[in-house]
Amino acid sequence: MITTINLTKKYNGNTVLNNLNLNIEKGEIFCLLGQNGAGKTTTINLLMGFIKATSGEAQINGYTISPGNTKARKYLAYIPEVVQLYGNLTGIENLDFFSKIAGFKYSKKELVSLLDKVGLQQNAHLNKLSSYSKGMRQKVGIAIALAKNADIIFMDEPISGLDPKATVEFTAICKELAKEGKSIFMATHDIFNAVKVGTKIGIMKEGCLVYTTYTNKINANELQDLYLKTI
Ligand SMILES: Nc1ncnc2c1ncn2[C@@H]1O[C@H](COP(=O)(O)OP(=O)(O)OP(=O)(O)O)[C@@H](O)[C@H]1O
Repeated sequence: MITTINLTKKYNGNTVLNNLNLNIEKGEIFCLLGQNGAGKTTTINLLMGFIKATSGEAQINGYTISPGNTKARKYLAYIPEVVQLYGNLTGIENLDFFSKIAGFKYSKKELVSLLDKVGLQQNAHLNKLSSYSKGMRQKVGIAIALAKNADIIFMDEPISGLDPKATVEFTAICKELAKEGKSIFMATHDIFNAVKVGTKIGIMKEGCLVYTTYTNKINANELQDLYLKTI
């Protein structure tokens, strides 16, 4: 689905992403770990086509990802750490608005069913977004990604600031989406949740992907030890 070949980003001659070679398959949940400044957000920015690579390439479904390549962009969705939507619109109005911008028109029933699917409680659908918690905003963000029919959803620090119940709900939603064939790429600092939610883990250090493993081959304590030795 998504492939990178020697993907590299430099700022003023400073390499912040160094020859990234990565494959993410359909139904995979890839969790990228790494210290502050390791290059995780830069990787997401490149894979979303928000910024231009200095060298190398990233492809989704055979299309090169780059700023301005709308063919590649339609397969991609991005959920930032804090989902910024229109505070004076309701959850359902935001979903309707952003779906239309992406070229999709849904009936009220379909919009409700998308919000149900991501677990947004029905009594919140008609409340203004300004009253939503972080976890509720995130659910609307995921619903928008589904409405756009994106194949891969990128998330930057999706778990930070979520309470334990919201984290469990979020994990379940991600697993359900993966079962349906969506791919998820998340940058996270939460080693224990990465093992729970992810199918594959990567550890990044100073712009290099130094380690990848499948979560069925490692437990949380082993990953923590490995992480601390690696970074
Ligand atoms: N626009 C920019 N200009 C110059 N340097 C940048 C720019 N964007 C990022 N960097 C540098 O690239 C490096 C990687 O940053 P990045 O934000 O990708 O790290 P990160 O792993 O996401 O960190 P965090 O966990 O803190 O979010 C850092 O040294 C950062 O200062």
